[in-house]
Amino acid sequence: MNFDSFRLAAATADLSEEPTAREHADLVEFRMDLADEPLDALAGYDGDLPLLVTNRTTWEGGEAPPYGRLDALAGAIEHDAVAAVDVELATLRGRPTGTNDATVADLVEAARERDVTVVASVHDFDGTPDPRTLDALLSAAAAAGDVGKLATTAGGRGDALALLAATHRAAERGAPVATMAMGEAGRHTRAVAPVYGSRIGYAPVRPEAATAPGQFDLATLRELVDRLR
Ligand SMILES: O=C1C[C@@](O)(C(=O)O)C[C@@H](O)[C@@H]1O
Repeated sequence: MNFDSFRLAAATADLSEEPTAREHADLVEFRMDLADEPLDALAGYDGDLPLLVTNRTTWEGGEAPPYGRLDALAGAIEHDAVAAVDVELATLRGRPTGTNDATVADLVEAARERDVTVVASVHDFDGTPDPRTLDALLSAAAAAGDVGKLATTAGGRGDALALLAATHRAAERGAPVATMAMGEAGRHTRAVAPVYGSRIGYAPVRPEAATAPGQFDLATLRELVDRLR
């Protein structure tokens, strides 16, 4: 799937919600780490929307068990409906996962062979780093994957503005990035970052099942993004 222009991902741990997402979303982010039997769910998936599979590790805010995390992603991308896979930048840089797990190099190679887009992601649940670090993270993530995604936490409007400015600089450099500032003070960045070049937005199919702090519901984010761009 190409992310040359903005795509809205409906985030869910339950693929049976896909019909509800169709009206507003371009794809579904399947949070495998939050699902019960993710590989069974994928085998039974017959929805229309392409899937971005995410199996988020605990050290970046997810719930995936330490062992078999990459194996599960390797199994997931074998399904034709899977168009993109999320891999943390730290994992791509070699941070170890479980023993006996597929290597990240094998996973990326398999993704390439299947024409599955790699989203290299970084999450900071504590804050928003200084501008130089933001630039470095976005450049590194965009170089490591087809799209570099950075989600930081905004403690105030200044953090949100810093992330938007870094998004703008990345877009000017031609780096494909996706950004969002988590938390209340960063909420508006979910609607505004696409104006500055962010390629992916995330919103829960069911508002009560948000997958990150400060998310808008799907219909609202779709409308805000479409009106602002
Ligand atoms: O990484 C992201 C972005 C996100 O954390 C957000 O802030 O919308 C939501 C997650 O589901 C997704 O994997």
